[in-house]
Amino acid sequence: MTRNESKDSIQKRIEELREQIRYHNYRYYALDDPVISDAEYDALFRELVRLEEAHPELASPDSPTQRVGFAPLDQFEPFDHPVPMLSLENAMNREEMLEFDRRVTKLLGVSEPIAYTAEPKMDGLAVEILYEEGRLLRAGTRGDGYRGEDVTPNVKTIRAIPWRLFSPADGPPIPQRLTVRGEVYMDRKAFEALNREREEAGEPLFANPRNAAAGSLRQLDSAITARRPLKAFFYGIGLLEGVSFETQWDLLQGLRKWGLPVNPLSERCLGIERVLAYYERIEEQRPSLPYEVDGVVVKVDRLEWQRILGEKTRSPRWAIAYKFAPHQARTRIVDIQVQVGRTGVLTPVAHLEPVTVGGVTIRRATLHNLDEIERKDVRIGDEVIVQRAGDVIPEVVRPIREKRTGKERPFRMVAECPSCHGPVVRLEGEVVHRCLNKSCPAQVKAAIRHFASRDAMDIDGLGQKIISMLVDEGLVKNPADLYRLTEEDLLKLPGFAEKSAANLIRAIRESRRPELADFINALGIQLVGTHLASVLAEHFKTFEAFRRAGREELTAIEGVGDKVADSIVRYFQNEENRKMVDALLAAGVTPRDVEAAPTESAPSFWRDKTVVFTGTLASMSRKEAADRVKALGARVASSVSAKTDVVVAGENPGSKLERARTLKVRIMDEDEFLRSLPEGT
Ligand SMILES: NC(=O)c1ccc[n+]([C@@H]2O[C@H](COP(=O)([O-])OP(=O)(O)OC[C@H]3O[C@@H](n4cnc5c(N)ncnc54)[C@H](O)[C@@H]3O)[C@@H](O)[C@H]2O)c1
Ligand SMILES: [Zn+2]
Repeated sequence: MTRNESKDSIQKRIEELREQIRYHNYRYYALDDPVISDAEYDALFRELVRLEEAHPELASPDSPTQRVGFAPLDQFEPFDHPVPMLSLENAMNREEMLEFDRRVTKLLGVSEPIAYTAEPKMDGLAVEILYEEGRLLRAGTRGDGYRGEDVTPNVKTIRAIPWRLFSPADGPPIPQRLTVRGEVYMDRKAFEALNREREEAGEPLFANPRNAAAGSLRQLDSAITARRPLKAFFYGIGLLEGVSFETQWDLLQGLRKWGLPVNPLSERCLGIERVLAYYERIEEQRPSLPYEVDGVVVKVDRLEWQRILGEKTRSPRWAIAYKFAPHQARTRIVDIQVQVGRTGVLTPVAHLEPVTVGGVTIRRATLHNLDEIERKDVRIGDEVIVQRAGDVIPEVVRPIREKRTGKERPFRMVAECPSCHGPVVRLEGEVVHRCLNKSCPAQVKAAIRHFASRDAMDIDGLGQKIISMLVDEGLVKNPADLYRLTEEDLLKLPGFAEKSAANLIRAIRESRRPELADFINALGIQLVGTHLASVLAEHFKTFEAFRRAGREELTAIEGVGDKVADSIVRYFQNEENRKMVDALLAAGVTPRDVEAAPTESAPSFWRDKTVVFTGTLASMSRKEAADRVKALGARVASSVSAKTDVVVAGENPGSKLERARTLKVRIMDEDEFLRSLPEGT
């Protein structure tokens, strides 16, 4: 090969990589719908960085390596970052971390070990929020680092994010202007529940919690965002006026005191060795964390040193992301079989040659639905990459096409239900196939499994095998039948002895006093998962009230949309469901009413209450506080009497507090008061 030819081929590869990366950026940042895994993306990106570094003459200012993220979509108002919001350089191994430490030490010209702050790298999406005089004014996504999308109304629906900063006596004062940076994310459990609801509704699924968080935040309709259980952790600032910090660590403590959630797992580490130990500890905890973490972020602790080190085009020199190795492995798909869910949805599941991924052996991986299989072009017999993120159900990432022998077979959706042999249909506008037969044994079994599960009736010892037998023997046709079972019934089944039969009957009997939210969840109403079940329980307080609710009352609840309301109404209109629910109640199942606790049931708590304020509140004026409870239906009085329901006491309360004590009137401190206010009031 001549010099020119090889140069041409390198140039060609560089252009190819740039084009691929641009496409994947678009899928990931603009559509929240990536088609390759992060690890694969990172590999492409690193290859491009390597080639550009080795051939500086081929570098170009519009290469994706010179840019952050993706330009904002013009459906949104622009949000200009007062200080550019950059990305982070990645390290993939120990050696690269040591190299980072050497570089920093050298640039600073110091001899002692560097102090770093190490934080879990949340896998969500970055936002910046502007607070003026402690009030949340605007919020935007990162976008291309200079300009993001204005998502203010959406960010305001996230409960963890305060509209007002606190100023506790032992904390920093409220800055005149502050832009705070953080990561909006979704817990894994919430993500799975959301995907289950979407699956039942026949809607396309989110690939992972990050995409679910991003897709939920980047909505033109903030009512949709409000329905999604988003959370946030904050880790940095852009602009800061009127207050200053010395270190990243102090900054994190300051943010926390202002009322901004900060990840409690963050640590200050003296020297790179401690950072490496921290990384190992977080990696160990990773599977048991409720949210996805894709590495740890390491920052030079002294802010003065951060300023000295400065930034490159795309990332600061004072920070690095030390990424976790992905939990992926290669194996082969032996077969693809469909599994029937409790609402009749048919989910194709890949049966795999067993393989260990991140210490766990997996034999099956979900393929979600036919569209997904076709999009990924997965075939029976394919060698594939599978991945497991935390306790999320393992999934097939992609086939390795180069390994095909020609013997692989495409999957065909079954024409009849594998359980009841009824017809399989795909309803208009849905991505899933369903069996519509209500008494399909597979659906009944799945419904009872759901009914008995931990977040529902929590019946100990009622596992899949036993449920299967009970249904196949005709002993149980719906959840209410469980409460009619006797020890004699169980003793007729293989595997039961007197003790185990008695235990199961007792567990069933003891499940009859569920929390209202768990009971609502247990019914398995389409689209109503654990999150919505608790929203509904908080609102209605009693099962009777929930059951009688009409469409309008339902849609008036924050977080309940038309589809959900329709599904609930439809559920209770159905004769069979009504009979089943009545049978449950007749069998002694009595869901517990929700007590009116101000912290959990804010909207209705203040209605018709007489309130007196005393002392000064740190987070708002007394007038503002009064306006807020009035908006919630309370009366505000100036003196305490026997008719007073609540006294809110700030700092330096007067004699009103004494009087409240004497009259045994309920007293709330500022914290409790703030928690009692629903967001948005
Ligand atoms: N699969 C795909 O197609 C695809 C496409 C584009 C990007 N990606 C993924 O996105 C990454 C690049 O995105 P990026 O530019 O956001 O970089 P990054 O995710 O590697 O790192 C920067 C981001 O980390 C986040 N972060 C989380 N916790 C933090 C903390 N404690 N302190 C500071 N920052 C914290 C911030 O949002 C910050 O913007 C790639 O490495 C890849 O994994 C994937
Ligand atoms: Zn069926």
